[in-house]
Amino acid sequence: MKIKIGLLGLGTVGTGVYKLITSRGGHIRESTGVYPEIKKILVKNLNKPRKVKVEGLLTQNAEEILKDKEIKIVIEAIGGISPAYEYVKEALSSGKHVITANKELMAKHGEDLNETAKKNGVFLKCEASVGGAIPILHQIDRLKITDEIDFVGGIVNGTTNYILTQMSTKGKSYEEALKEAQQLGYAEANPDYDVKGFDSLYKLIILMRKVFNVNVPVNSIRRSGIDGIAREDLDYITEWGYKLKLFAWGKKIENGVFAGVEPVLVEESNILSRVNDVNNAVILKGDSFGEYVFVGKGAGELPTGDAVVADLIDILLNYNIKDNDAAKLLPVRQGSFTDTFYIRLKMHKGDILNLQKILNFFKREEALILESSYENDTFAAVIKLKTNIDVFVEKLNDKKIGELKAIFKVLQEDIDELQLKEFEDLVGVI
Ligand SMILES: NC(=O)C1=CN([C@@H]2O[C@H](COP(=O)(O)OP(=O)(O)OC[C@H]3O[C@@H](n4cnc5c(N)ncnc54)[C@H](OP(=O)(O)O)[C@@H]3O)[C@@H](O)[C@H]2O)C=CC1
Ligand SMILES: N[C@@H](CC=O)C(=O)O
Repeated sequence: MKIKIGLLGLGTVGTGVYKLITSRGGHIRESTGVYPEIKKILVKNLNKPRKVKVEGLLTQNAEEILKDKEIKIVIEAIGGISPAYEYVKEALSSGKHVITANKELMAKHGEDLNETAKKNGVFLKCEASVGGAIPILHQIDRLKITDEIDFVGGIVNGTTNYILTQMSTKGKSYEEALKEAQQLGYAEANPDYDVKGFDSLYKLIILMRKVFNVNVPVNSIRRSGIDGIAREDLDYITEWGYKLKLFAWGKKIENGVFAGVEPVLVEESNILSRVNDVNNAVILKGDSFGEYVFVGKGAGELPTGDAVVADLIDILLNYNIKDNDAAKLLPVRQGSFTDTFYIRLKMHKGDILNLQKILNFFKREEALILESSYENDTFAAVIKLKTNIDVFVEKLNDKKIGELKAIFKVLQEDIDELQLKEFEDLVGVI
């Protein structure tokens, strides 16, 4: 038996999908009883050189796929919201299964599209939208049956992890490393989505929806990226034995979630410090299994193609673990997972005495300076504080000591020790 597929997009992901479906078709038939055949491919530019032989398959007219009754599965790999949203909605509404790699689409419209899929009795799958090749969504569906999972987090953007790794281990500049990530097909069409943390945020929303059964508004989660990273911070961080990682995390509490996307320092002993280059890592914490860390390639042609084809195989096998409830809308609360911080201040030598006084004050309050350096008008340190970091920063401001140039959290080895302090609800603050 054959099944016809319509592919939307033939860029990095579309090409990986095409290569895998054409080269592994025989294996797929042996395992599922169905031979997948790509009938049409939607692109923007018919004259662009392609890495695969697709004579006669390309079209610029989406209707040739969406209105074709023979096509039973649509794979969306064009990205962005429009026209991807309209195409996916139409495909689902006309009874076609859809597989998408589009995290922005699933983060912003996942609830509505899931509903449309359910109404029409078809699959909507998006394994490739989170963690590249890591089969994390599939695994979460299965784990949720036996466990209450209360934490999900990790490194979920390949581009930023590649940039940070190349800058700190190979001495490359930010611009050079970003350019390489683009050439390797890791970056989004607009790389600001990667470096400003949007991509990680979208993936976190999808993960939290899956893990906690919650819908969290995209604009309610605090997000910072790596676009402002200074070489000197990376130098101190590396010299003191830490790695800098863009960390996305969500923790479920009774009536809300704590969540954030932010660069953090990780110690050498932390498994995340060994997750380098394009690799991603997703940590789950559940009451029966304890802790899992899933590691694998987070972006690129074949790793992402592999995740799309994994969804295809699930559809052909009619593999379906039901979600019992519709996701609930929950507020996001502000909290921190640590009491240890990296700071860098630009300050004159004359201020050292005043800074010393503040540090002494904090020492009495059981503050611990784990690392510190003063050179060329720059004070940098890793400090463990009993008091809230904001109090320390306020003191610096009150005494007009220097200019705060950087402040990052240090990830606690044991995330169960999360220092989660509830402040105001942040729904809609950004
Ligand atoms: N790159 C990666 O590693 C990963 C990407 N993703 C996601 O997959 C999706 C695709 O990413 P990627 O493959 O990198 O993107 P690319 O920019 O490489 O490819 C996009 C493809 O879509 C086509 N396209 C874009 N807009 C339209 C349109 N309006 N009408 C018709 N065709 C269109 C382009 O056509 P043409 O070729 O003619 O320009 C191109 O073939 C995105 O949602 C991305 O976030 C997910 C995981 C990993
Ligand atoms: N731009 C994304 C691509 C995969 O999702 C990334 O770098 O992780």
